[in-house]
Amino acid sequence: MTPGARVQAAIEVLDIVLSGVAAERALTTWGRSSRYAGSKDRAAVRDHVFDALRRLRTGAWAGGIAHMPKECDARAVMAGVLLGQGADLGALFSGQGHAPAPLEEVSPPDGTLSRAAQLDISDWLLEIFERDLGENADPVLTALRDRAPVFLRANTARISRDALQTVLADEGVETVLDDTAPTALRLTGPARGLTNLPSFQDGLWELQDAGSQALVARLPDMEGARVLDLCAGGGGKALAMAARGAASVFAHDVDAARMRDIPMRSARADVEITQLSTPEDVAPFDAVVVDVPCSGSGSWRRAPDAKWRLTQGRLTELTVLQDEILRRAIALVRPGGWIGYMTCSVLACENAEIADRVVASDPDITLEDRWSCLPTAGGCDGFHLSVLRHG
Ligand SMILES: C[S@@+](CC[C@H](N)C(=O)[O-])C[C@H]1O[C@@H](n2cnc3c(N)ncnc32)[C@H](O)[C@@H]1O
Repeated sequence: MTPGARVQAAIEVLDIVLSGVAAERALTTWGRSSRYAGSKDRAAVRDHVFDALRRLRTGAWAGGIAHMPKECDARAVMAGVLLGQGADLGALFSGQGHAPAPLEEVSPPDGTLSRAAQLDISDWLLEIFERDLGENADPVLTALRDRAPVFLRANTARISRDALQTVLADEGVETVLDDTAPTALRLTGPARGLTNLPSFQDGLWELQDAGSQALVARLPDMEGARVLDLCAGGGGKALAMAARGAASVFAHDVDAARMRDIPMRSARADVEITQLSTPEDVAPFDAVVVDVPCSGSGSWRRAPDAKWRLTQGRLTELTVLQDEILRRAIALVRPGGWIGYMTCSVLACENAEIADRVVASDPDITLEDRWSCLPTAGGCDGFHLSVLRHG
């Protein structure tokens, strides 16, 4: 595909995302119906779509759109975002072949851009970010407008981080040790084709954000413990806990299909993870980790459409669910055991406020530790951890 044809494909995908379809789904559907597109084309289209979603409001403004989302025209947004990247719009919007039709002059509308629009966030969310993050609101929202770095987690059950760095260098992959977590390596070159590397196929590392790695490293000692991951999803945290030396790791998810990759991932890492459909049957556990469904506001660089889909109503629904899941986790842990409540959100209503409310309402539960990190430019995503002790 020519650069212009990639932009046209990205406009079509973005248009579908703006109509309410999740970005991953829209890209998958486009990929299936575009057999002619090679892997570089697919990656380029994805990058265009995600770049536009991270900067939807400033992109729309630069593309001449005054009222978001009422007039949200994917073609104008894409033009505005590309303009901000210094692209040659005349060359890309050439009308030649499969490239988009030529643009009229692209210029911002009259008037001024609101602060929320400048920071590429909805108006109602800016208020919450400012209240919860104070002086960190601007740097965090600014960081969320850019691509996230790629981090690898050394599977320290198999190899040290230093030794992995050497293996990767021999495979042509340059990394630096990242201070965020003792297992983290940050990629300094391109991220394409990483999972084809022998070191990955041999289970020496996994892709995992450094903040997520730091959060697992911060959990209490789990040597020899029976640990349940109650919201296991694809098993990122469960795998990291197995590598930390838990004696048995169990995984559960309300949507069992989300755990489909766990057998393959654990076999590759040479660790054992047992899936449970009803954890209550084999409770109590020494520890229960709850990586609850959340707004994902700490990782909106990786799923930027979620930033625009979140509503106040959905946020409230999430907090109700988070409270419910945490209480279920408490019922599954033995007296003396611990619960790791975690999110990839930076919003207080999903983090400390949930854990504090549960602690305040249950005399058997105490807050033992609290840790969080914020998304930073060139750094990790945002996470929260509250460790609660039972009895
Ligand atoms: C943040 S994701 C988990 C990510 C995963 N721990 C990882 O590190 O890869 C949250 C998961 O919670 C699951 N979930 C949602 N409601 C749940 C519930 N009531 N009980 C258990 N899991 C639930 C979702 O299906 C989703 O897979």
